[in-house]
Amino acid sequence: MNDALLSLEAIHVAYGKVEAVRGVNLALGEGQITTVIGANGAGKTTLLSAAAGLLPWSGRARYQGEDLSRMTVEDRVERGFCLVPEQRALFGDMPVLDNLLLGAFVRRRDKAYVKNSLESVFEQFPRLAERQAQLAQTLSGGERQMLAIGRALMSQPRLLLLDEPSLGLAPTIVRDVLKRVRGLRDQGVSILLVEQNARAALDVADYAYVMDTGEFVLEGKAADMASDPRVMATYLGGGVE
Ligand SMILES: Nc1ncnc2c1ncn2[C@@H]1O[C@H](COP(=O)(O)OP(=O)(O)OP(=O)(O)O)[C@@H](O)[C@H]1O
Repeated sequence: MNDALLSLEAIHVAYGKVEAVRGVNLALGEGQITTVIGANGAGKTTLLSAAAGLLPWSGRARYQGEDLSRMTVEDRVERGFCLVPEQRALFGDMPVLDNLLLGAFVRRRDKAYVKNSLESVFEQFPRLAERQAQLAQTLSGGERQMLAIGRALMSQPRLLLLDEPSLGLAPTIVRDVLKRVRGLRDQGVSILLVEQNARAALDVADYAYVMDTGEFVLEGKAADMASDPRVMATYLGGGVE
């Protein structure tokens, strides 16, 4: 895909001698939810962390048509490239509001920007407005995930990298969180969603890659992947009839 917002080509990531990502190619269309599904240990988090600049990698990667390897973390933030990590990385002993404000740290002096961002996050997550004075560690799992996403939204991202937002959440909460992720897509945010919960991910995504031991083994429209017998048998808990 030539007009991809993010494109990864022949990406390799290793932990010492262990190659966790082995020659992955990915193209993420603007305004879409692209998901990477796969079992525990497939390499999904490693791939996302490498794309976010947290791990060294080899290969070619472009974001907005430019070489991602030349971008500093600050460049990425400025260009709206934002990671929501798997463990959510919140500051538990700080109130919800302060956690959110940290998401706009680089633009903290621009009061109008911070105010606008905060209003927009509260509009999308009214629960965070109600709980803004509460310590993050006292939030429920679903609320914590929403706070992690809300904090990312404070930087007004163009691309959100979401690492397992469903982790540790009850099925109804997973649906709620992912419904909001779809809402973000509808507002024009592009999303790279890494998920072990294949069913929930395929339900909201536009395009999907299936990862197995460091490689992409299948890809296609999410709707097609959801009815593909190979995906059903291995990742959706169904047998082939
Ligand atoms: N810091 C590390 N040092 C060494 N090996 C690692 C490290 N982090 C991950 N690995 C290994 O890399 C492989 C891929 O792990 P990764 O966490 O990327 O998988 P994943 O698909 O995200 O799994 P999960 O869904 O369980 O988070 C695994 O074999 C894992 O043991």
